[in-house]
Amino acid sequence: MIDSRLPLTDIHRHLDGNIRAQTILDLGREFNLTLPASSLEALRPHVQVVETQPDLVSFLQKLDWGVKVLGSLDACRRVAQENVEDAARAGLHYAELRFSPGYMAMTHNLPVAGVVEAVIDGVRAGCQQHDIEVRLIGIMSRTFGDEACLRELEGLLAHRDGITAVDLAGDELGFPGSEFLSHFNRARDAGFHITVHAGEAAGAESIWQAIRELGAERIGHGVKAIEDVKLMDFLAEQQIGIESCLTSNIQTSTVAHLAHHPLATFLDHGILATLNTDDPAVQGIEIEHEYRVAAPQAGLSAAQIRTAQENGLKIAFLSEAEKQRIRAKVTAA
Ligand SMILES: O=c1[nH]cnc2c1ncn2[C@@H]1O[C@H](CO)[C@@H](O)[C@H]1O
Ligand SMILES: [Zn+2]
Repeated sequence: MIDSRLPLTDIHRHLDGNIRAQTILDLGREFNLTLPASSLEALRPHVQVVETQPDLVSFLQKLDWGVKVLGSLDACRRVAQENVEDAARAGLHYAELRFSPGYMAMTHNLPVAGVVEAVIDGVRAGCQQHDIEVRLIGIMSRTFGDEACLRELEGLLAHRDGITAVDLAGDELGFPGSEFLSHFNRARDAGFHITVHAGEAAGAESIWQAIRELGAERIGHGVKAIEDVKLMDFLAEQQIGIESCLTSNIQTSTVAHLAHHPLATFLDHGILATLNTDDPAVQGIEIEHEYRVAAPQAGLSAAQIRTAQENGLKIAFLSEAEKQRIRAKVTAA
């Protein structure tokens, strides 16, 4: 259960994996695109995971229609703003929204830096309308190779002040982290925080690589850390947090059953692990479901769920003063 006295966070949430089905229909119409269906009901199986997918890459295809309808920078601004509204409605006090500007720009050849600017704008507008704090994480989509990722990084660097951190997402098995050393050297030089999707499709070595070679301060998913006790010790000692996404891990077949999910073990091990959504609209879930349904099914005790909730703000990419301000606000409410 969510503890209403504690700040509620979602620090692993893809903005471009959370485009409303209705917005996909609207934008499809606006840009005269042929969608696979013209009603919400019929569109759903094309844009939402309705059954477990055999692997990560099949799961990721469900995000494609959401970005295919982004026919203008205004459309990007709209989905960013709607994302803030959805996050606030989900009861989040703080969210880190991540997005891949190159992936969003791809279908309609939008300027990548323009997409970054539009997303920053949309989030700013959303934050003026809703009582929520948001930071942005720029994703490099490894699936499209190192040159596409370089263009994403450059777009993010062009709007350095609006972006808090950089991430690597997409096809982890096909595109290992070792191909992106120079990208992350530049990102760290620019002062970005670093989080990396690792140990989701690939093994524990991918997590070590993300930490040692890419400079990851947090790990997205990190499921495979369970196979390496030395790595779990290291994560705990170095306070490298894990952004767990329980339902996502089932839908991608990363974990066969929630009862076998390693999150409870990570928490027992003293790792700063957290509960997050991943791609809420694509998955058909919200953060509340992860706390109320998924976490208990994954064997977390009430105390562990509370610890995971506290860890969310602990490992957030915020200063201590900013964290304290959010804690004080929630306590006073
Ligand atoms: O669970 C996930 N694992 C790995 N990559 C993901 C996941 N969800 C979304 N993306 C990837 O993130 C970018 C969009 O933000 C896309 O590259 C998408 O494939
Ligand atoms: Zn993710």
